[in-house]
Amino acid sequence: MSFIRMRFNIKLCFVFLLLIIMINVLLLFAIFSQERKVMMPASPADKQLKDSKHEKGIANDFFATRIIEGSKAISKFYKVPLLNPLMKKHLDTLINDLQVHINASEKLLARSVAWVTWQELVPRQGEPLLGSVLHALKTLPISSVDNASKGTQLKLMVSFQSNLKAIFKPKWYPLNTIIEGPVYAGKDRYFGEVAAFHLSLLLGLPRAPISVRRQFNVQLELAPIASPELLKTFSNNNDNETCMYGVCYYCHPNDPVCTENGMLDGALILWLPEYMEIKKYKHPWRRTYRKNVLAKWETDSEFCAKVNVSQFYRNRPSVLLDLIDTSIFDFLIDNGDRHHFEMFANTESPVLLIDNGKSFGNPHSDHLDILAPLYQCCRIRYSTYERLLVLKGGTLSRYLSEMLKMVYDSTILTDLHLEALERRLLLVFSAIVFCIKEKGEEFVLVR
Ligand SMILES: Nc1ncnc2c1ncn2[C@@H]1O[C@H](COP(=O)(O)OP(=O)(O)OP(=O)(O)O)[C@@H](O)[C@H]1O
Ligand SMILES: [Mn+2]
Repeated sequence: MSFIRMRFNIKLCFVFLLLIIMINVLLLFAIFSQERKVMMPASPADKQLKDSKHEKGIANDFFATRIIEGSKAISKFYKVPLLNPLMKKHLDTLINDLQVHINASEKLLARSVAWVTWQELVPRQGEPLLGSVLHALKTLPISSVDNASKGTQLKLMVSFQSNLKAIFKPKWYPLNTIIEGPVYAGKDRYFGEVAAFHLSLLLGLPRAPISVRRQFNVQLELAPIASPELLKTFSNNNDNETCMYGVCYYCHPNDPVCTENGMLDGALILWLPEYMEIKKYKHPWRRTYRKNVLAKWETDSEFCAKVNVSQFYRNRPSVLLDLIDTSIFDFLIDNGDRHHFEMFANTESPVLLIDNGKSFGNPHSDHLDILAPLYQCCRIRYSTYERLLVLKGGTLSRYLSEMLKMVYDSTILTDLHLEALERRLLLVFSAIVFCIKEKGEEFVLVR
């Protein structure tokens, strides 16, 4: 009897011990997951949303909350590469096209200007001479340099011997500078122009002018051929570097750009043919550029419908779809400064991707409101969506970095910016998924 009781007591003790162990395990798990919650950093878009809420509580928060939440739970499909041999071949062609085949010549440059049509600035299917043209733009001697009078930032207008032109946006910051403040803060990022040009090809939107990184020896290559007006703004600093402040809206003697070891670094962007007139339009989703003043699109979630019914957009339905493509391009490069958009003065013309200088300012931030045309209209060309799918799962950053490596020995985009591209692409997919849930695939994907 007592033996049975003893066995019963041992059993009871054992069950009790097991219970205590289980409670402890549960307790530890609870503490650990709590800690994880606290330690997990908020995603950049999350943080942006919180900041914007503190600042003003914008209408876009409704969309932003859903897109950010959606991206956390997004289907694995959007995170793995697409295995499509045909598309892989096309992307590989874009890389191979960057090899240099023939020597730099004015004739070659002239040929690239002839690639420009009313529809695209570089052949969409690829162009085997692109690498040679980039090489020519990087190396051919220039015959004159002046202020570029268009726009508000310091830019130089250079001419080649054949009178072809290009604008030069100088380097203001090292590659890894993080620009804080509003999305349009800071000066131009020359490497952003270069990376954006290659990205436009990857996205199948070849509407950014050809752009290369180039370094000029200012004393040898620029000073002897500079216009008197530009030359007047030259000076030497204490380190015996040449500085210039140029002539433009924001140009000021106290704010010059200076050479490093005698070299002026920057982006050289091929000028489009003069006979192809460009027209400028106010962007409906432009910012107010004033801290506490909101634009209509920031407070009205029905804004897209209003744009849609306006005469201009009723007459040109493709323009809104172009602006949606552009918003994806701009969101990826973090360009929140497209206050105007430009098209050839030809009703068939698509929206051009001119002026990508205010891009890649902060790899730690995602300005979701750049995507407002996409998530407020909830429409996207099927062809654009298809191309984004080709670039999912790491393909975008891999190919962009391969393209840049084909042309440059030096870094153009830091790893942080490449990582940001992947993160932002996932948010674009999340916006599309959100729209499809709300409006249905038939409405969202425009064929
Ligand atoms: N490659 C190009 N070919 C033809 N025209 C161009 C080219 N690049 C710029 N332009 C013209 O020059 C204008 C000014 O260029 P850009 O927008 O790059 O300068 P910006 O100083 O940044 O101007 P903003 O301050 O208005 O943004 C453009 O609006 C466009 O009309
Ligand atoms: Mn600009």
